[in-house]
Amino acid sequence: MGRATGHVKFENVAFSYEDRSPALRQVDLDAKPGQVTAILGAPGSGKTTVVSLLPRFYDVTSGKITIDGSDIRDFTLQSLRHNVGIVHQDVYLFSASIRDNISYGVVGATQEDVERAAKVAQLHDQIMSLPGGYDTWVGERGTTLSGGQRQRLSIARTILIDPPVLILDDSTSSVDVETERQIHRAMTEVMKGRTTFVIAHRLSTVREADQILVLDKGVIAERGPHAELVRTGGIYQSIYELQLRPQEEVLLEAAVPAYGRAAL
Ligand SMILES: Nc1ncnc2c1ncn2[C@@H]1O[C@H](COP(=O)(O)OP(=O)(O)OP(=O)(O)O)[C@@H](O)[C@H]1O
Repeated sequence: MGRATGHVKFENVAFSYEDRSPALRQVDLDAKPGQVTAILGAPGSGKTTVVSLLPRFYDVTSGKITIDGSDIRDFTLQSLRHNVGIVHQDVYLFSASIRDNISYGVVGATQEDVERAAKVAQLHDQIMSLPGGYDTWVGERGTTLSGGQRQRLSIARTILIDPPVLILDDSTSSVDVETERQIHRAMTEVMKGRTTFVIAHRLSTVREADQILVLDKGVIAERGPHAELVRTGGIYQSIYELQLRPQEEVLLEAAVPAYGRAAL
């Protein structure tokens, strides 16, 4: 199969890790090409499991997953992995130049291609400030990249591969405000035009998502857009009050200086 348009469907999917009790049950979802699906839920509710089934790290126990109507078990693994990209939080770096680390997996990528991807991933300027630029050796015994830089390198790699379906996690480890801003911009860029599944921790992600799925003990307990779910008084509303809304207050504090706030 060539490049899919990225219409992803889960049909009555159940999954159990070996002989343990089901980690997922009766999961139905429909993600249209280019749509963003935010996945939320308590620890252990099944978020990682849902996204692990798409690149077939595990196969469904029952039900099926399709991309553009074809069962993903009918793709070759190579074709599937070119259609389903994953942005890693902490990507593995090969002992090689930063250029080769970005172009890993893409045959025939040129310097221009790599630079364009690095620019979109908000990484180009920092690469240029390294003594060897794109030839800088990273990985074992090479220059160390920060967590935020490795995350953006993973984004640059994904941009080069250009998969129609994307999986990512929007949490960022403790980074300064400027790095966080760059990561956020890079994530927004890489999601454009791709059917995206994001394990979501940020208010901005869930508010802009086309659909939110809330998992509870392996089942989809709630689904819909932010504006709808926030009114229903369920699990999403409590996640919003406890985890998401406080971020809004922090952002507001950062945007409005203390002396300005008094006048509000
Ligand atoms: N490799 C594994 N082998 C066996 N059980 C697993 C494995 N990975 C996850 N589980 C179990 O499956 C269930 C769902 O886990 P999963 O990691 O998908 O949840 P999650 O919502 O992503 O959690 P978190 O927010 O902590 O990452 C949990 O009960 C977990 O213990």
